[in-house]
Amino acid sequence: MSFGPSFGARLFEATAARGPLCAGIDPHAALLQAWGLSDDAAGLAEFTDRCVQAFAGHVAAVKPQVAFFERFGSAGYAVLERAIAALREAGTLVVADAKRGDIGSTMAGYASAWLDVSSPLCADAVTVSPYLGFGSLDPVLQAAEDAGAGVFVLAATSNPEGAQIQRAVAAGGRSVAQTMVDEAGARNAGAEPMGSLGVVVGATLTEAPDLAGLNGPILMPGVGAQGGTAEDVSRLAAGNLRAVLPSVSREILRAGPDVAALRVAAERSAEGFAFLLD
Ligand SMILES: O=c1ccn([C@@H]2O[C@H](COP(=O)(O)O)[C@@H](O)[C@H]2O)c(=O)[nH]1
Repeated sequence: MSFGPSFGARLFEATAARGPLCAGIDPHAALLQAWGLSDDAAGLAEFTDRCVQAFAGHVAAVKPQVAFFERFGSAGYAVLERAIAALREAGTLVVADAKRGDIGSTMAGYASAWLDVSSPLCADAVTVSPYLGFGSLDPVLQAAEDAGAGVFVLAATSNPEGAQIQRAVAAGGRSVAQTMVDEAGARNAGAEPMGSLGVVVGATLTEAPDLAGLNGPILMPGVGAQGGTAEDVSRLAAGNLRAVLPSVSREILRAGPDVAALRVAAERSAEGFAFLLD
């Protein structure tokens, strides 16, 4: 079963309508405490509900960080399932930040979990790690293509440790990060308005891989709490601005717990990236 138009097309439309922002739902223990909530499944549910009320129908995309739901086991997953359903129902795209990566046959299981419309966790897109080899992602990429879903492949991540692997020189003299971008670009070739296979490039980097041949979305976390700025986004994505989806979590979430204040913070953040649409 399919989502209808491709993820690339849906994202293009959503950012035109609501601004280029992916608001993160990252229920850190410290944020639960700052919001006056208990560090348990009930606190998680209240936190998530407030984020959904603030963001659903108001931002282009939302990225729940799966780790913060997983830590409460099945109760956490139940909260995540409800949030995904409510956001998608409101027409807000959901990027499940699960960063899955395994051998191909196991990746088929992750594809069923995150991109199959019959799954309770079904999202519009999922993040994956290509560090078992780009080809190991094939089952997820095939499932995404069949369903009209999206996939974001970690290419050049925002954390400083990522450079150890991602800036290493791979076969052909390209960096590992560039190899991942080029693999994704080859699969997006010819897609209009852009393909559905995206990459993750951190807003904290001094230099980005060459993104000119990607023809797909660029998820850019690292803005705000990690030090990246709108100027960094502009610099790193130069020439590909329309494809960039900045992702901001803690900087927006710190405006909570008030739902209206959270929404204003997200809308202000999206306005700060409006130049990406020019
Ligand atoms: O390279 C990456 C890939 C993913 N992330 C995730 O994005 C958010 C960032 O949160 P902030 O509070 O805005 O710093 C978080 O869920 C990370 O796991 C990333 O930061 N960098």
